[in-house]
Amino acid sequence: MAKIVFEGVRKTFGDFTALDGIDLEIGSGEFLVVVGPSGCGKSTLLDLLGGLSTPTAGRILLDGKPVTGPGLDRGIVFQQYALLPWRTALGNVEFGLEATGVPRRERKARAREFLDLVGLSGFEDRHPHQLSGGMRQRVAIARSLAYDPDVLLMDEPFAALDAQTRESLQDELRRIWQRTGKTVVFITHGIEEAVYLGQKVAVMTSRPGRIKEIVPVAFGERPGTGTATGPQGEELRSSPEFARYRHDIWTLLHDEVARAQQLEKEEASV
Ligand SMILES: Nc1ncnc2c1ncn2[C@@H]1O[C@H](COP(=O)(O)OP(=O)(O)OP(=O)(O)O)[C@@H](O)[C@H]1O
Repeated sequence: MAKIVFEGVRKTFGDFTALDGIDLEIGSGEFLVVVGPSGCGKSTLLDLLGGLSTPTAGRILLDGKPVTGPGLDRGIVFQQYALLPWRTALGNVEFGLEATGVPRRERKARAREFLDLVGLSGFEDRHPHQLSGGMRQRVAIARSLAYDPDVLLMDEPFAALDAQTRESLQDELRRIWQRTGKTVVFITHGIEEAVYLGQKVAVMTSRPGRIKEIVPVAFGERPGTGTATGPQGEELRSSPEFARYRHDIWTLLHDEVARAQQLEKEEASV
């Protein structure tokens, strides 16, 4: 059974149809990346899955049950690190555990474990203003992981970071995903990011937002999977297969962006 199912989902805001006819299945433990032109409804799709808003038509199933609101089975990471400024890194990760009723002592230990997982051992007592952007985003990821949601929903989590930090967090996220087996739905504007991270890349159309195509991405076994020693990092990014995927997705996306711009022009001239 698929972990997540979108069945004929539509979302309208007044007269405006943001999403229409979304049918999508995401398997358990799958890493799906969603790309699409600006304003095509990527965040709307993720908000619906997160239970932050409800579909106008159709339904979304998680483990076979309709999503009716937010839940601890889904962790959400946004572009802006929504950390509590008055709490330390450890305190912020613990915060995510308070709602789940984990005893205080265990909370501390678990928060330390997850800060360690995202490479922040030694920074437990720092406050957000004493951390770099990349470190703050790591804290946000650790907080979402600590209460052990089955599903991780990520809305352009690395968009505000510099290229190097972004690439190192991409590797870390892949490692965490491989280690924990979570189902990940990740939104990005970056085609390279999509190819690097995704097992599948869903390309969306705009106005209304629909799924245009789902491109499976496979580079053979990559490090982190058992004893695999395949390419990663720069070696993978500069490989011919990588360039091919990037080109395929770029072409799908380019047509959509051109179509969306044309529609905008036509509307403006009416
Ligand atoms: N609460 C709302 N009320 C009215 N319109 C909305 C609302 N939320 C989103 N929209 C509209 O729905 C469309 C999809 O928005 P959404 O933020 O999901 O797109 P996106 O693909 O995530 O965009 P971007 O890539 O620019 O972040 C946009 O045209 C947006 O203006």
